[in-house]
Amino acid sequence: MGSIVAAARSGRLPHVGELAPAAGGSAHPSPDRTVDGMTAIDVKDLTKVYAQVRAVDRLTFSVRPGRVTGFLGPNGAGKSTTMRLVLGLDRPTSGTATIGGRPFTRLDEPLRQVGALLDAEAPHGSRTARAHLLALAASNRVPDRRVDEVLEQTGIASVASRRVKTFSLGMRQRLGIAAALLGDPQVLLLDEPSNGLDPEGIIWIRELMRGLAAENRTVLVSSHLMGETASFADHLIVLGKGRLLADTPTKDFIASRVKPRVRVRTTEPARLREVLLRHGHSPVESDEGRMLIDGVAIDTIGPLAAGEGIVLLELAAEEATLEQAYLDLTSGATEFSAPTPQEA
Ligand SMILES: Nc1ncnc2c1ncn2[C@@H]1O[C@H](COP(=O)(O)OP(=O)(O)OP(=O)(O)O)[C@@H](O)[C@H]1O
Repeated sequence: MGSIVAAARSGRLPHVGELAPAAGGSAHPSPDRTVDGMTAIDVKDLTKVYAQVRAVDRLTFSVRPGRVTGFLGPNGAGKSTTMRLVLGLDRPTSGTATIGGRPFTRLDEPLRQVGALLDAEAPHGSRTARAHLLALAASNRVPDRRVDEVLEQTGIASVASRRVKTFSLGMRQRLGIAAALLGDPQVLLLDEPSNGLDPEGIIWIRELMRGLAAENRTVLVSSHLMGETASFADHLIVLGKGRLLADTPTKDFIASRVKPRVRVRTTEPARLREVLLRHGHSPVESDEGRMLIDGVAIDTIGPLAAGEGIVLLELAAEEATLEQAYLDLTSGATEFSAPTPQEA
């Protein structure tokens, strides 16, 4: 476990390879998996104080299997610190973080139970991708065939014999994900996994995470971006200044915080306005002949216009509102924010 200690002391984020013990461990099925094969992450009253900073402040939440949990918060909110504490890379000031009921450092063969993506830059640059994964597999008693499986799964099989230092950020990110998947773990912690990926890669990682959750794995994924996270996460945990701001199913977050709004354009604005008012809606003029209608969904306005024989040239749900709800929630808990013109 020396590498874990070294990584923790250096303060940098480790690669998954550093999370694994050098060798040994039981060949038997792990007792850390619960009887039905499901493993949760449980954080209780977790606090981490660095000199003057309370990076994590009395945090309590659980991450359940069978769903993707988005871990959100502005810069400095404490997401990475929490992940490091869960992975035993740092000691909490107080409180506990467990996986399947045990602290990470007490798990047998952790790489086979927990996969983590924390720092895509970590693999040794002069090694090839395949050599990097083979070394990880060998030191964790993972069969070599898994190396080819994860290279295929992450779309980097064709570049597996290239040195990692020639990889783009997106390729390194895929290699980091391949390493996280190597031990076929029940639990995955992914810190900003779409970082550096192109649009196709972003769709791929989204589907990968959905697939892992569908296999009843526990998947915790950090991000700054609410809109993107809401597109794949079933559940959201939102932090601000180390504290828990929300722990809620994504659909409940949207239902309770996002007021729907419809944008519409028609060939007959006066008549549409009159119909909307008659049905209790309050349209507001917008740019280029558009109207905005608060508190209503497109599936109400579309049929309403159709029923009156009004032609719609445009009918859209305003999408900025989810990101806005997140910004509103975290606005008082942002560590770094640009000064307003008056403050500057
Ligand atoms: N090793 C450390 N020593 C001192 N302060 C630290 C250390 N690690 C983190 N911090 C501080 O703890 C707070 C939380 O940082 P953390 O990296 O966990 O946030 P984050 O939510 O992951 O942010 P980001 O999205 O920017 O990665 C910040 O104020 C950070 O400066």
